[in-house]
Amino acid sequence: MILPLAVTQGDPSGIGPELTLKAYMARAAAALPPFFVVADPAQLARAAQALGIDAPIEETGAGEATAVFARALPVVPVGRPVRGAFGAPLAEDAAATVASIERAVESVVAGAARAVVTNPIAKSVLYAAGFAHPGHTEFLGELASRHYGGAWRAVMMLWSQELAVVPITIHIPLSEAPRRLTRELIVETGEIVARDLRDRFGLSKPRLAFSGLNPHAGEDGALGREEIDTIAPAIDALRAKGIDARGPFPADTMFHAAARATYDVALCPTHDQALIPIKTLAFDRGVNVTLGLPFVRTSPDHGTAFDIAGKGVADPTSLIEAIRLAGRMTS
Ligand SMILES: NC(=O)c1ccc[n+]([C@@H]2O[C@H](COP(=O)([O-])OP(=O)(O)OC[C@H]3O[C@@H](n4cnc5c(N)ncnc54)[C@H](O)[C@@H]3O)[C@@H](O)[C@H]2O)c1
Ligand SMILES: N[C@H](C(=O)O)[C@H](O)COP(=O)(O)O
Repeated sequence: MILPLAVTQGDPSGIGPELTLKAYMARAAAALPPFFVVADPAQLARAAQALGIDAPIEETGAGEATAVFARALPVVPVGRPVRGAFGAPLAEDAAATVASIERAVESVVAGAARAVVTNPIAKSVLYAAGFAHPGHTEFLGELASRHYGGAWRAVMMLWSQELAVVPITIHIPLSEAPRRLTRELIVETGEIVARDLRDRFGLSKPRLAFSGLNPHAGEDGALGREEIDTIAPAIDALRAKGIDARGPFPADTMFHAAARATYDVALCPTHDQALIPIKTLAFDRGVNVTLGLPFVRTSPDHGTAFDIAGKGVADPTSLIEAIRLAGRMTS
């Protein structure tokens, strides 16, 4: 029997429950592989009723989920009741949000699921409840170490048909980025991206294009030296390892259509340099993929959208694309 995907609940006060219910209702039209969600079944049933989504829900174990999927949305209980209302997240629900991620990973480790698909979490809500990781990406790296031993460097990539991007530094204050951007970090990130694009995306020789940090990629040092001192030497080191690495290019001119056609993935020193172009081009269908892990994890490219939670207007396309991509990457 085909293994299901493990979907997490995300922040239950955001749009995650609605997206999951809508993705289930779209399963045939979108040709989705079977999946289950790790959530509070009672909260999901309340959400379906409030949103007027006529999705049957069935509590089950991960092992039975594929069989259940044909008749109902399989819900593996997260074991903690959720109390927050739509648009009003509660710190006390953070434990269920985190437990859902942990259970989803455990089901992959146990061979009961083939990949993890995460619904959005609100970082500030989790931080307030003591969550010590910047986001899913780094937490999943720690869960990989917990279950597989050793150290795992998780790399964030946002992927769409039009563009794939990797932020080399992720959730840190912008003022810290120049200090954290080391040659070692760039080389390690480039190696992981090249390896996973080859092994998980089937690109035999992926083309990696690096942007600069400074305006005009530093204008030969006049507008900053990170390109000369750090980024270019890291690109040289990647080339010496046989990786097709180019740049550093000015970040403002590497995302137009003709430029995008020359590379497979753009790697940028900071979060927003990388994510603004893809969220502008493909916000409704971009997928966040974690590279560098011993298992596949995908996610929609958007957040918890508390402003529209419970209103029934959330677009499930990005979650649907995340489910589809996780299915393709593990088939
Ligand atoms: N994968 C993740 O876990 C993830 C990703 C990004 C942001 N976040 C978190 O989400 C929270 C909110 O972040 P934000 O406001 O910057 O971004 P957001 O993506 O939640 O919302 C930005 C805007 O897009 C709209 N939007 C988002 N998804 C939509 C959808 N599927 N359908 C229709 N409209 C949609 C929202 O209503 C809002 O107006 C933050 O706490 C952030 O940490 C989580
Ligand atoms: N940086 C991502 C974005 O803005 O879309 C997002 O916050 C998700 O991060 P994690 O997958 O690490 O939670």
